[in-house]
Amino acid sequence: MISFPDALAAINVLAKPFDKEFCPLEDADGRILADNCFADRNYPPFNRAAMDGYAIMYNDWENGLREYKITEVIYAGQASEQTIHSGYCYKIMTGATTPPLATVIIRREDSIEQDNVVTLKGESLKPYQNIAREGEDAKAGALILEAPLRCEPQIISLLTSIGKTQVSVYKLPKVAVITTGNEVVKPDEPIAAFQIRNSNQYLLRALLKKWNINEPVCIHVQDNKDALRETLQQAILSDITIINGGVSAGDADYVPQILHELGVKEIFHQVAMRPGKPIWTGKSPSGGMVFALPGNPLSCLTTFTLFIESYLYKSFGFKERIPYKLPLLENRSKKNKLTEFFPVRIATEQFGLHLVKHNGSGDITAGLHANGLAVHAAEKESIVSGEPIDFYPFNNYL
Ligand SMILES: Nc1nc2c(c(=O)[nH]1)N[C@H]1C(S)=C(S)[C@@H](COP(=O)(O)OP(=O)(O)OC[C@H]3O[C@@H](n4cnc5c(N)ncnc54)[C@H](O)[C@@H]3O)O[C@H]1N2
Ligand code: MOO
Repeated sequence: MISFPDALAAINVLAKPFDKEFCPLEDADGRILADNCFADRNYPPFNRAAMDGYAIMYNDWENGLREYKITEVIYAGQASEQTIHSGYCYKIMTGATTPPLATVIIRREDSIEQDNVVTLKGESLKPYQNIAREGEDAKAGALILEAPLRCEPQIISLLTSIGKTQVSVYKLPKVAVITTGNEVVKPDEPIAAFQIRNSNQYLLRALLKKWNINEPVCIHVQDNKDALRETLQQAILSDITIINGGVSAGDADYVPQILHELGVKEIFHQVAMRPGKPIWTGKSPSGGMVFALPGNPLSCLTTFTLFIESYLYKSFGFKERIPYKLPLLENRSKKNKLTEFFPVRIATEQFGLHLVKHNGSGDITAGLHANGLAVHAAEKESIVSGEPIDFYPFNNYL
């Protein structure tokens, strides 16, 4: 049986960047930026008033002048037309362009205005105080967004600022999600005591959605060889096929055998890890990846988080994903030689992780209070409280 680090390395080697495409700015949220973006002009593009107040020449202030006549009122979105001279000021609004000769702004609350004359109060002032200077955030042509990068809301804002109406992003893969099992029913169907609802299909849909893979083809198949073969034959034409259940040692676990028959080339079957040991992965004749994940809910979440997400990371142009190191705040021991993954919660009272109690990988509540998965390395018998361990957060894409 292959070790977890070797299995992960095998997946990482196979992941190559997806093709690129342009997508409208409106649809870029959550997509992965594929090309670097540069500032189209200086930012700020002009000396921007950062406060509502009065713009004067700093020399006047230094020379002790405290009374100024208003030359012009400048609003945001408007260019100034007048030049100032000693003893004059501009009344200026936040966001307006500060004319070149004005070198400091005194806030409105530090001044008294009467009959077009302003008396300024402020104690000490520095040149360019309350003025955001042209180019201080980014110079024209500067690298401003380095790909790959997930288009989070603040990135969308930045793309808009620099005028990107079409964004170069990585193409989304076509994904098929095939769940299996006679005991599994749709969530809206009547349910018998011996049946369970198809939570893994919805788990996988939701996990994929985090990558903006919004419309996977989702099919449920009974434990019937012919039906399974027919469905998988079509499914493996996808870029990524995710199969769930039917991969361990039961009489109805047909998935590995059928994948072999369909010409899917096995990468590995069974990994020395828990949960998730029965996982099967392969490469389909059309070049797509096939991941057959074990059916228990926590095994499904764990194997997706570790293998499919690592694959997506690299396919979306990122370097290999590196887990965080955080201290476990409790003791933990194990007797086997498997790499164990266990749900943990980030502590709020101090820096570290708490164990999330659960009844094994079939427990539907195992992930409920967890922020991610921590790793108990294969060779280690025990982890002592305070020891730093690898941590893979859920919903972390960078
Ligand atoms: N003799 C052995 N038995 C088992 C082994 C083993 O090595 N030798 N491995 C165990 C481990 S570990 C796991 S995990 C499971 C995985 O089995 P399968 O991937 O074949 O999955 P199933 O048997 O079909 O189902 C397991 C479990 O998960 C439930 N399930 C299945 N599909 C769904 C779904 N779509 N939504 C929610 N829950 C699902 C299913 O009802 C079962 O309870 O095998 C062990 N056995
Ligand atoms: O993958 Mo299994 O989860 O160890 O029950």
